[in-house]
Amino acid sequence: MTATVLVLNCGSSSIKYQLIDAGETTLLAKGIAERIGEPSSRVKHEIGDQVDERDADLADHAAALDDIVTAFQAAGERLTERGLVAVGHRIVHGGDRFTEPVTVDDDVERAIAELAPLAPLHNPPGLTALRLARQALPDVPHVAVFDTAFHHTLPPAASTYALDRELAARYHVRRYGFHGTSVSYVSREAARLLELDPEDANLIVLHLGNGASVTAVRGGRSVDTSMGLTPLEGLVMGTRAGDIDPGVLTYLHREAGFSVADLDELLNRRSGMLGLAGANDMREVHRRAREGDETARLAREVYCHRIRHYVGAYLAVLGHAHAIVFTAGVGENDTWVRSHSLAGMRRLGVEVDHVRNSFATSRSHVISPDEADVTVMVVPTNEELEIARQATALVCAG
Ligand SMILES: Nc1ncnc2c1ncn2[C@@H]1O[C@H](COP(=O)(O)OP(=O)(O)O)[C@@H](O)[C@H]1O
Ligand SMILES: CC(=O)OP(=O)(O)O
Ligand SMILES: [Mg+2]
Repeated sequence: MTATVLVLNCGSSSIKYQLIDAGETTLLAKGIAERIGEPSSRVKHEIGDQVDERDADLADHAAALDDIVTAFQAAGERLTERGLVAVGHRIVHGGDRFTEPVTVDDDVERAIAELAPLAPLHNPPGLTALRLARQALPDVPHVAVFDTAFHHTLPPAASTYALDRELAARYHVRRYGFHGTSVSYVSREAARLLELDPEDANLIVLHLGNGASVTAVRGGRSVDTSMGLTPLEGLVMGTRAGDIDPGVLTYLHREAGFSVADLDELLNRRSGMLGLAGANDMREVHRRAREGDETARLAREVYCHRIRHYVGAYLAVLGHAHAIVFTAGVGENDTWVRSHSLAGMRRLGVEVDHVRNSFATSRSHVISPDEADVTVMVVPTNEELEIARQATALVCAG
């Protein structure tokens, strides 16, 4: 019997999963439950040779997990007979404590629960999945892999906020950074494709999904990243504002009577592309822009301007970048965003070739001209595979 790993990647409104054999030769099952908690939830399960894609009524993450379990049963796929060696879980915030993957016990589970206020859209659903999976599969080690872990190499100059030093230390207020599992996977892939030793590669990785962030990677290590204490800082996202003058918050509190809960809700769930254009999905924003909707047009300009701002900053942080790498839902698919966000940077060695950029493929590819100083490329992320690798390494070492 081959050894397998089940991976659960719990996002704010989705759960992605993969069942992978530990030798990474076969993907036995993969799927996604998305738009959880919205009226129009969707599921897609590919289990063995069966594909099941449909609308579903998923009120919360527990209902989504239930749908996944039922799909496995319907396909006759029994995890207990699959030589499951680990269940890998994506946990977004690991705080100061978790800088490596860890086998979950009750104490770890409690620590993850205590970190929930720092990632309110992510740690609670991640914890729900972790608890239910531990109950359903009590005899298998469950490994938590943290988004923050890859960024523990941030130098103090990049991770320190200019706040009262003692207050910040007491409340562990600093830049943690997120999407680290994705950035780690994508950077290694990019270095391999560029035929560079990962220890020598300087990269700017743009992870543009529902959440979006940019990371400067020097020699395989994160040296700066746009998300901060929470996954709210930096780029414009689906429903999150990204960078904003903190004065806006005190102003809205005083002048418009916003409470802390109102501000939390505004910045996390009602801002970003949703707040600007009325749609958080970039495909819908483009559709509205094409139909002449000026708010959608401005929203995508704001989105690209913020990316350009960070790319310029990280070129300066790194001194020189071998490549700029686009990944995740928007980064992998959106030719418009890729070309607009890097427009006008030729003098900085950054250029997008429009024919290469519009070449539709789900594989990694270069989209800059051969002679460009900085290679621009698309590398599809695979957080689930990276989590499986890290979980397998941990249980096999133990
Ligand atoms: N073909 C596409 N063109 C433009 N944007 C896309 C496309 N496909 C997906 N997206 C964007 O990607 C987002 C989802 O990205 P993903 O990386 O799966 O996010 P997450 O893991 O945060 O849920 C969608 O909300 C949508 O904005
Ligand atoms: C940390 C984060 O923002 O994750 P996601 O992009 O999955 O929402
Ligand atoms: Mg994601």
